[in-house]
Amino acid sequence: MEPILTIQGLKKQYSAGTWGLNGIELTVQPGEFIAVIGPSGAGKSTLLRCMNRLIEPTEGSVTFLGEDVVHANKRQLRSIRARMGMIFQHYNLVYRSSVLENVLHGRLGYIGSLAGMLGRYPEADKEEAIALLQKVGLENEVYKRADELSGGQKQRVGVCRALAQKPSLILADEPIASLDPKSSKTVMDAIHTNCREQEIACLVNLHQVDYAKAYATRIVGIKAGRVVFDGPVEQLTSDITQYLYEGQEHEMFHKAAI
Ligand SMILES: Nc1ncnc2c1ncn2[C@@H]1O[C@H](COP(=O)(O)OP(=O)(O)OP(=O)(O)O)[C@@H](O)[C@H]1O
Repeated sequence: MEPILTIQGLKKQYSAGTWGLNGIELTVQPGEFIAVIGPSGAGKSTLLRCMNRLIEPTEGSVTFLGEDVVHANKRQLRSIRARMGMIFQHYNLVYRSSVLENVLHGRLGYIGSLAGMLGRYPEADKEEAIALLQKVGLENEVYKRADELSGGQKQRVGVCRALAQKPSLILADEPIASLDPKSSKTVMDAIHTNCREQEIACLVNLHQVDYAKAYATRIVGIKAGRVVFDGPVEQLTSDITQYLYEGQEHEMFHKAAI
């Protein structure tokens, strides 16, 4: 099977002596659900953000669906990002807009910029957005302003916005780091179920090893900007997690069990 994403020799230097990434090699197959784990400062966010160039890599290559992401021009990057959904720790919603409008923002890469500015989305897009919201239990919040929602609800809107893009890949950057355990489970279930059903590959950055093991089929462990473990969940031994989180073991677990 052709990988949908290939990363080779990826490096990010923030300033003299500060390397966010130090030569990442990674391949993602269609439909894989991968958890990226590692201690604070390991480079997890930098890695995800270099994949869609929210952060510009310093060196190396990112190939997505056969396209060179690193050298893509503005128009090409817009098209790449339309097929690469992103879920953020702090939701990144437009809070004065309705829940429905926020989900429809996921369609912006597909409609003309004038239609987008005027908020003119095809009826089919609206119907699909409402169906997505129903699926994550937000059917009663469709016309509310986004700032009226709880954290867990806001993140479910973020998940629907990413899904509305009909992406081949979803990048989820610490999607549950700001949530309580109950909301964390609801959000992870929403991401996981939809990605599986729609065969969307997902890379999710997680602090918590227990969540990574519960949801992912493959785990990528990052330490000091390098991949130090890449394998199925069953191969992630306690020795490996110990090595990954050396001195930062307190970060490994969520506030409560799943
Ligand atoms: N904007 C920045 N300027 C300078 N250094 C940065 C910047 N962003 C990240 N770094 C550094 O790059 C390294 C990797 O950071 P990154 O945020 O990617 O790690 P992380 O694994 O996502 O951490 P966390 O789990 O705490 O979010 C760290 O040493 C960090 O201090």
